[in-house]
This record gives sequence, structure tokens and C-alpha cells, in this order.
Amino acid sequence: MNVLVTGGAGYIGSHTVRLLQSMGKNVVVYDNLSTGHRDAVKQGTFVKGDIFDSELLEDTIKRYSIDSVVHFAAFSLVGESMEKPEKYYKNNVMGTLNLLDVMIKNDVKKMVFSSTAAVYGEPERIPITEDISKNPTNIYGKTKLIMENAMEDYSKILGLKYIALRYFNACGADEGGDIGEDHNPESHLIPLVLKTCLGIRDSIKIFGEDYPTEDGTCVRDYIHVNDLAQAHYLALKALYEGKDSNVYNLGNGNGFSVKEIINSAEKVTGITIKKEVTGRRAGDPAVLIASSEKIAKELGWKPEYTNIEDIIATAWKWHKNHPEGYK
Ligand SMILES: NC(=O)c1ccc[n+]([C@@H]2O[C@H](COP(=O)([O-])OP(=O)(O)OC[C@H]3O[C@@H](n4cnc5c(N)ncnc54)[C@H](O)[C@@H]3O)[C@@H](O)[C@H]2O)c1
Ligand SMILES: O=c1ccn([C@@H]2O[C@H](COP(=O)(O)OP(=O)(O)O[C@H]3O[C@H](CO)[C@H](O)[C@H](O)[C@H]3O)[C@@H](O)[C@H]2O)c(=O)[nH]1
Repeated sequence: MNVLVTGGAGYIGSHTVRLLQSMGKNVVVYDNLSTGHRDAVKQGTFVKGDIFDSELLEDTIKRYSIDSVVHFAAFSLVGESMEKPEKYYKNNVMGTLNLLDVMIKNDVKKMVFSSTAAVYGEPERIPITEDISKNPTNIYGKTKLIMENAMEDYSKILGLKYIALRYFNACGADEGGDIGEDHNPESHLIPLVLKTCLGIRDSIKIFGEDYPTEDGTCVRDYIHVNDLAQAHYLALKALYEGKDSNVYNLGNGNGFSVKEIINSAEKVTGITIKKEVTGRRAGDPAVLIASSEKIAKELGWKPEYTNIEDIIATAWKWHKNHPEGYK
């Protein structure tokens, strides 16, 4: 396996790169560092480049005899996507189409693609299986769905073999404590809660407690980043074994409310967190819980981290040791 990992200097990418390297795979990280961090790639080949730079992409593919791509590079802030749609359509759709052009031109026809639970929008059923209708409620989710649809056509007509992985809420960090989540701005619940524990933030805002859930706050399915990484390895393996294109959900299958996450973080850290209930955040579905049965059955994937406190503890280790992230 000679794998090009676009966005490999980002949060999920850097964990996947580490896992693939630990399994002896040849990995080339290709990242423009727009939201990623050079220090998140601790070893191996790093190319600073943009997925719009066809020449550099082609040169990298040829130089390292690349035969597959894991494509993380994208913008992924839901709120920003509703304010700057052009930024999201450009990077996530045009950028990915450009990458696919260069891949196909160079006969690289295996791709693992980062998709998202946001493709479902307000789901018609819980737990969410891959076949339910997709009605994304934000532009970020739309851009990912557009690319899933395009890849389906490329697969039928151009011979592309792809696996799209629809992640639910990625969280946690590698046990080593030297790589972790560092988004700027940060919008995800767990890092924000832990930054409040560290005193970097004053309080955590709870976006609405009037949802039709047990405690009134939104319920999400939190999945450890190393379990996501493992799924990327299994997806690549399936493609190298000649399996067909496919789409899989990736979640733990357990839902936790915002209040439950805050309580768990208080237990893990031993710190009482200041909370503030505010209004709902636009576009937030009440409950998102994955069924990951399909990937379990077809690719043998099984999450290692199922206990939410264990997951938060790995994130806490990273944040405590790197209060300012990679800076
Ligand atoms: N974090 C989550 O909970 C989550 C959930 C579902 C899906 N995803 C998807 O997973 C992927 C990775 O997410 P993440 O949280 O690690 O994000 P991230 O921002 O940490 O990583 C994205 C990486 O892509 C790079 N990048 C962006 N545009 C690029 C371009 N044009 N050329 C080259 N590199 C570029 C960035 O520099 C960054 O290193 C994204 O595609 C995201 O949409 C994330
Ligand atoms: O300060 C905060 C931040 C978040 N939340 C709540 O916590 C939950 C989790 O929010 P995150 O922002 O951590 O994650 P999302 O569920 O909004 O989004 C994640 O899951 C989506 C799929 O639904 C996309 O994949 C997206 O990329 C990914 O970040 C939501 O109910 C949100 O309203 C708060 O109450 N306060």
C-alpha cells in the first residue's frame, strides 16, 4: 500500500496516518496546513500542497508510486458553511473533483472518503442506517453528499473504487498524548468542555435544553478517533482486496446528551464546570445515533472505545498537556 493521505495533518488524518504507519504502510501526507498542523505529523513523508494544485499532486503520485488515496482534506465547520457557502462548495466539491481528475488520469482508482452524519439531516429513524433518506440541513453536509453522489457515478463509469465513511462525532486522542484535536476556532463540544476545565474558557454553553430528549439536550454518538482510524485501514484493505465501492456509518451506537458529556467530563477531570444554557444552535438535530452494523458485518470493524469516560480521558490527556494545542 502506497497511500496518499490528503488532510493528514488534521485531527482525524493525523491519527489515521499514525495507525497506517504503525502497520508498516507507506504513507505520504499531502496537506496545505490551512487548518492542520505540521507538528501533527510526527514521522514519514510530508508534502505541503493543495488539492487544487494538479501539478504537485501528479508529481507526488508519480514520485511515491501512490496507488490509493485517503481523502480527509476539506472544510468542516457547519456554522461557517451557512455563512460562506462558496468556500465549502469550492474546497469540498471542486477540490475533491480536481483530486479525482488527477487520480484517474494517473490510474489511481482507490479512494477512502471522509463523509459525515450531516448528510442525513433530521433522520427519519434512530439508529440511523445507511439507507435512510438524506436531507442535509446544512451546506457542509450537502457538499459531502454531492461528492458521495459524484463518486458513485465515477465508480459506475470510470472504474473508481471508493469507500465513503460517514463519521458521527469524532472525539478523543491517541493514548500517546502527543497528537489530538486542535481546531481554530474550536466548535466541538468535548474540546470546549475540556478547555473550560482548564480555565481557558469561562463557561460551557449548552445549546438548548428544550429538545425532545430525556434531559432536554441534544444526543450524539461519540466515536473515538482511533476507532475511526482503524476503520480507514479496514476500508483500504477491502479496496486492495478488490471489494466494491460502498458507504458505511461509523459511530459507537450509543447516544449521550450534552449534559451527560459535561457530567462525564467533570468525573474524569475532577473539576466542576460552569454551565450556561442558551438558545438552540441553528440546524442541530435532536438525536443522532448511528447503526454501524453494516461495517461491523462487512469489514469486521469493532470500536475499541465504548465507554464515554475512557474516551474523554484520552482527550483530557491531550488538552492538559497541550493547553494551546500544537502552538
Ligand atoms: N471532526 C469531526 O467530527 C468530523 C465528523 C465528520 C466528518 N469529518 C470530516 O473528516 C475530515 C477530517 O476532519 P478533521 O476534524 O480532522 O478536520 P481538520 O480541519 O483537522 O483536517 C482537515 C485537514 O485538511 C487540510 N486541508 C483542507 N483543505 C485543503 C486543501 N484544499 N488542500 C490540502 N489540504 C487541505 C487542512 O489543513 C487539515 O489538515 C473532513 O473531511 C471532515 O469533513 C469530520
Ligand atoms: O459549545 C457547545 C458546542 C456544542 N454543543 C452541542 O453539543 C452537541 C455536539 O456538537 P458538536 O459541535 O461537537 O458536533 P455536531 O454534532 O454539531 O457535529 C459533528 O457531527 C456532524 C454530523 O452530525 C458533522 O459531522 C460535524 O462535522 C461534526 O463536527 C450538539 O448538540 C451541540 O449543539 C453545545 O451545547 N455547546
